Amino acid sequence: MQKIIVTGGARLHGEVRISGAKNAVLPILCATLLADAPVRITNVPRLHDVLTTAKLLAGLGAGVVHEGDAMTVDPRSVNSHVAPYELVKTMRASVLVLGPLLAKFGDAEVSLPGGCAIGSRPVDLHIKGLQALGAEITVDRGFIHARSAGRLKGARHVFELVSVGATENVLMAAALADGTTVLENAAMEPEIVDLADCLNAMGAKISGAGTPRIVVEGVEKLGGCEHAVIADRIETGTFLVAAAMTGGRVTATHTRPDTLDAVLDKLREAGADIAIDGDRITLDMHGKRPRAVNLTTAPHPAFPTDMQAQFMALDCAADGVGVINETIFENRFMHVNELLRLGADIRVDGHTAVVRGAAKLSGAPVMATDLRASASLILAGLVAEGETTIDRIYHLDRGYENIEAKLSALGAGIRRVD
Ligand SMILES: CC(=O)N[C@H]1[C@@H](OP(=O)(O)OP(=O)(O)OC[C@H]2O[C@@H](n3ccc(=O)[nH]c3=O)[C@H](O)[C@@H]2O)O[C@H](CO)[C@@H](O)[C@@H]1O
Ligand SMILES: C=C(OP(=O)(O)O)C(=O)O
Repeated sequence: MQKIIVTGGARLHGEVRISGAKNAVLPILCATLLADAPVRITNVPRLHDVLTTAKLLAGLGAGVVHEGDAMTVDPRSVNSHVAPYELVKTMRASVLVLGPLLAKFGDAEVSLPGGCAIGSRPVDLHIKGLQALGAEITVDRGFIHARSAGRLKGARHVFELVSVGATENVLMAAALADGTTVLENAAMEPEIVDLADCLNAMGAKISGAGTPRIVVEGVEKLGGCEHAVIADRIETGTFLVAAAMTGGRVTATHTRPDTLDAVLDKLREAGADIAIDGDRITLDMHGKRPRAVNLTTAPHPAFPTDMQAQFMALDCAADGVGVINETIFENRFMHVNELLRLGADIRVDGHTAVVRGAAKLSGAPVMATDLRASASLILAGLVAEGETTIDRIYHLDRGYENIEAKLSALGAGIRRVD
């Protein structure tokens, strides 16, 4: 099995090109099922999750052509409405074919995703939202069976909790429903806006994406379009934290600074100088050690849970004590035990971790447990003395395009071995 070996000590400097966002491209690829013509998506990152989604769409019968950073999906040949367990279990975002299949074909069978390392991650909010549009849904033998006799019906629906995936599933279904849908307490993540932009380019009538109230006037048909995926704010944040931890100076290019307010505020608090110029963010730490920061994860525009592990790595190597509250997922501290192996000082009490910056971290063999945990171990390895060997890096390949090549181009000591 492949591993990543990080040799600590290098100060990062240079430019890194940010890829398209994993969490935008996955729902957008699922949304292509709604169209009656081929849809061309560009700025598609090379990620394992993208390949899984392509496999899922091809398994439904869609034509999928992947050329460089573009993927064209032709949904006209779809002849199956079943998303099998084998694919859904490896990638929870597969559940996002539920809304499109239901709205387009009146029929969908999607395996329940089940839990994962970071929490139980139920899909009850997806189901309730689709039921509000008139779908008949049963859950049986591990599958969600959704049916609609005729078109779904537009409705007003209030989400009990803010859920990115549920907002996306119901938004996609509402695009082809009969009448107007109003979604209240919708997630406001930039990836929702990107999905709505793509749907609108296909001919949907969606307004309010990026606010808690999304209004969708259903249309009878959606057509083809070309859409470029938004930049990955989590990849951007990960590289900026790497720069901050190593006292370096790094410019993230082709990114979207306006999607990173909470993260950039925390980096400033840690002592970084941040300069924004169009789609470029430059972080300069002027060789200093970062100061520890406190943070609480919450839905956008607050601090993203997908950056929590990376900031915990920063706090481990920072000056002072940082208090981290995780409010989104019940088990998203899996990286703590691995960071402890590097010499970190972290106490966890429920959803709160108290991190005392250690004078020195030391390289050790560690194991990646989930995607962002893997990133946090690389970050800690960048400032640890000696070598950190990270096992189970398939988690990393789900969501970071060529992370070792990008870090290595910034001067990091990092390599992948078989
Ligand atoms: C592919 C993708 O975009 N993944 C992101 C998406 O995941 P995902 O869409 O799965 O996350 P949600 O926003 O749905 O989850 C938020 C919270 O709601 C709960 N919940 C969710 C759905 C539901 O039906 N019932 C329920 O109780 C979850 O268990 C969790 O505690 O948003 C998360 C929160 O920003 C990010 O960490 C993930 O990277
Ligand atoms: C939790 C994440 O992704 P997913 O929802 O695909 O598991 C993530 O991107 O950090």
